Amino acid sequence: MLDQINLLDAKLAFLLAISMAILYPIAQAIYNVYFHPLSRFPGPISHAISRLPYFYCQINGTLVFDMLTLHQRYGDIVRIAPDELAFSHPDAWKDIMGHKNGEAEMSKASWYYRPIEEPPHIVNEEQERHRSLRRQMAHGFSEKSMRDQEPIIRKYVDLLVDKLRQQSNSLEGSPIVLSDWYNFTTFDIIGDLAFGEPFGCLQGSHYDNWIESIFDLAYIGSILQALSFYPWLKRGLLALVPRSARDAYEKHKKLTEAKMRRRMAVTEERPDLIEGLLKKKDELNLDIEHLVSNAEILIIGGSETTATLLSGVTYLILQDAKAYEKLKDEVRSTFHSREDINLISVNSLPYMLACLDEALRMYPPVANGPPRVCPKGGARILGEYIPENTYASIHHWAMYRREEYFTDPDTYHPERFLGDSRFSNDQREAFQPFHLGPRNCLGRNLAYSEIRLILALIIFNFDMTLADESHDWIQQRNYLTWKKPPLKVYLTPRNEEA
Ligand code: HEM
Repeated sequence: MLDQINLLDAKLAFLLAISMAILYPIAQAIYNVYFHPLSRFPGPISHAISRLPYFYCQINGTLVFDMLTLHQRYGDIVRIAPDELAFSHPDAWKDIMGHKNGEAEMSKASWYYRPIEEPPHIVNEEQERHRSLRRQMAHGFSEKSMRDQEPIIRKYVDLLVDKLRQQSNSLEGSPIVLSDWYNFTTFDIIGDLAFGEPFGCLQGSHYDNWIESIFDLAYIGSILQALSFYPWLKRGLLALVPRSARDAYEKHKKLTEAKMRRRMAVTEERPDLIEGLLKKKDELNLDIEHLVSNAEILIIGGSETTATLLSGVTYLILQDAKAYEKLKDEVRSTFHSREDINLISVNSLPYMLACLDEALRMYPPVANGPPRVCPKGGARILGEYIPENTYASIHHWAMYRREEYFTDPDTYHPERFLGDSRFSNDQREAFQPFHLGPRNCLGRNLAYSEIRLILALIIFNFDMTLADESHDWIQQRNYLTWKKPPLKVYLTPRNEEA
């Protein structure tokens, strides 16, 4: 008898568990679609029900494009996940990221910025600590510091030009993978500015292991972000990471720490990007792990972005014969020798700046929408009250391709940044590739100067033609960063004093 009751109890418990497993998600879905505080906002039902469609797009590499389709269909505000709204309007930048004049700043979403437990850095630190880190780091990004850094930067750009001259002579009619060379250069520059030593990419004409491991991070990072919403699954999967991968990770960490210790052993003042933090490391309570994580984020944020834009602008101008002719003309009539070209003199190239800005619009290195969190009490965005804890994002690529804000958005027109009347209806405030507000890009000026220097020297030294196999180069997927195929270009060295 007792056995029968126990069996009945077990059956009932099993049935209850099964019913709960089926009913709970259904109830949750009904709540999300009809009763959730965000239910009044438009968007696809599948995205209102669950986070999964968002991550499907992200892991598929199409999120940035899907966002445009969603905004075209549903308008400036779209519910892209049960707890996230995407905004696509010029005013949203200030509302979400601007200085708040005493009101609470919107914090950064931890599922996106800190998908695993690692020592935080300037990009993902919480507000108070971020402010002190930024104040300290800002010294290294000042005009004066950049002038002092010029010899460091210049050394690598000259090496790039020399290496490309050698390569173009030795390859005899084969194209060069210019995207790799841009990466080698920006990694070596930022390696020197963040850790006090280059990665040796240019010298060795190849990627360093350390850098290769960073490339894999973007894809793994997007998976870890998805898993943040399913912590039990994340724990389970992380436990399954093979021993060899863990060992490789530990080795990478040790190498990086050794790099930082070498930099810390330099006693004389060095005009680089980490000096400011080293000076105040005790006051700011920065141990070696925190110093390393800040240096690493400088490498990630300061190299891949810049190299991406360099490849993007090279591709776009080589696809547009008129733009390429104009740019060549500007550079070659302004400068008469390689030595004339420096971080200051490249500021006198308005057409080049317009080419860069238009490349940033069409192919922004940060193309997605890093989410912020609405503070306690909620926030007002585009005149709407948005409840606290809602994630709010602005997707760059999608915003820059909207006809509402940019005339003929899918075509490369540097003239739109030069006051051409055809583009007088453009809404330039929509364009914020470096973000705005207290957490905008610290490296904006460095990025512009470095890119202009490299591009001016390349255009001055070489004639370029895009290889046939790179004609569709820009058709890429995006996994937090663009998955760039090799950009192949034929280079013909010019007589320097021509
Ligand atoms: C074309 C090149 C670049 C683009 C498009 C770019 C874009 C951005 C964006 C959008 C952010 C905000 C990130 C967020 O809030 O999630 C950012 C932050 C940052 N960027 Fe850049 N960046 C570029 C180059 C650089 C360079 C060369 C450096 C130098 C190392 C750099 C250093 C930083 C730093 C330190 C931050 C964090 C600032 C803070 O949180 O206070 N960036 N960048």
